[in-house]
Amino acid sequence: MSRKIGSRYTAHQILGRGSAGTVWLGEGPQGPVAIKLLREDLAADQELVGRFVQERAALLGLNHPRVVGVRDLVVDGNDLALVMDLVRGTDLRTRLERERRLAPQVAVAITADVADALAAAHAAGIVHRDVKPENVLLDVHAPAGPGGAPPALLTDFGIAKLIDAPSRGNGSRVVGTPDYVAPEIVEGLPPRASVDVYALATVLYELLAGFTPFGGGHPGAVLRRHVTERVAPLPGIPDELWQLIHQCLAKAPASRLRASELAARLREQLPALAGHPPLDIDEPEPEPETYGEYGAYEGTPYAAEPYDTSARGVVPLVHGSAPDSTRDTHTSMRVPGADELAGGAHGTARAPRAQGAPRAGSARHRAAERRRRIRLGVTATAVAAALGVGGWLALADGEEGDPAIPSPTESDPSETP
Ligand SMILES: Nc1ncnc2c1ncn2[C@@H]1O[C@H](COP(=O)(O)OP(=O)(O)OP(=O)(O)O)[C@@H](O)[C@H]1O
Repeated sequence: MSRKIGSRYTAHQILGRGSAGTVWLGEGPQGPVAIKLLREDLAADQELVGRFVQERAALLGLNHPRVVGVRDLVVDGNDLALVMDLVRGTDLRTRLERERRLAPQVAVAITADVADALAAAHAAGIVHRDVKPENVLLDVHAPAGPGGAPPALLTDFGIAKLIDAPSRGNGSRVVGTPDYVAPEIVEGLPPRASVDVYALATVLYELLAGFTPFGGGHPGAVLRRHVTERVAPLPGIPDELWQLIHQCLAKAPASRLRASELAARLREQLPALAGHPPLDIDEPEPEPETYGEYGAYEGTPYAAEPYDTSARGVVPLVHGSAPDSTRDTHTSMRVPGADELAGGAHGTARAPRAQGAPRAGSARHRAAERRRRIRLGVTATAVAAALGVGGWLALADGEEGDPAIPSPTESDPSETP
């Protein structure tokens, strides 16, 4: 089934679906293209259409070999479409799902490509705001790089910004994908270039580990961890590489590297990573969703509406098509208040399971879990009493806090696109 998009393009076949719309393989005057048709409700939003047209020059002007080029923007009747370069290959999420973890050299080569794309965008004054494996396309037809890594291209520039129009929320909502959202966004600060570097460091961690440093469970809990928890080290990678990841996951935006520096430093690491197999580490235990039985954190403190994990806001655009509900996509949630964030005890995020540690479900694990719950219950009650908070607390095991949490006034003067 083909359909016309504007007067110059024809969409032939669906390549994939995301939360903002459906991507089609299409044809234009200059040959094959990818056409992203935005969701009908987005296309019907007059303010969004205005912003779309406003962003036109910036989006069309971003030309870089590591960026999926936007060739045209089409506003035609009910259709709102982005015409893009066609990348023949797959997206990074699909590859990660297939392989679970990538060899460090491949992971670093792909990340360096994306850092190059971000450096170009930041230099042009564009913040991506939704860096994640779904938005990295791998060109499997181009010559491979170090370790056989396919060249990577970053796509979906400007979409998060378009969707985050003031009329689409009350200005105090987080728009993004929870696992990759920088802490300053959770705190309600405007997104600067450093949010992309944070998200990219999260992607690199995920490519190496097979899981994100702060992910798991309810999106509200994920957002809270970005602000209150320290990243657990990844065993088995060279220290220099870990230091890079750690620095780019700093809570303070100004402490992170610029995208151009990150790209250069990652490339320096590539020769030493040759031949390293993918890491052999266990995914951490899932956190319990609520801690009601010991009375400190119950329910879903961030979500204004119930969170439906089966829908995730994906709306089918094409009649008769089903949304891809398996994809973790954008979410829109209330930004937690300062008092809610202040209630979080600082700790280290879910650590990869150390050798010899009890497995989930084992008798040893259940006994350890019972001991932990009793300890947490006592600690939470004591902390709540001391702080006078009756709300919710982050129940991370009791380490000292990371002093690097940014103050609400902190800015990133080095990168202000
Ligand atoms: N320029 C392109 N060339 C080839 N395939 C593409 C292109 N852009 C997107 N695709 C394919 O279409 C799929 C859907 O892309 P889309 O950007 O709509 O969603 P997403 O990034 O996976 O999710 P979300 O929009 O929720 O962030 C991608 O996974 C990819 O496989």
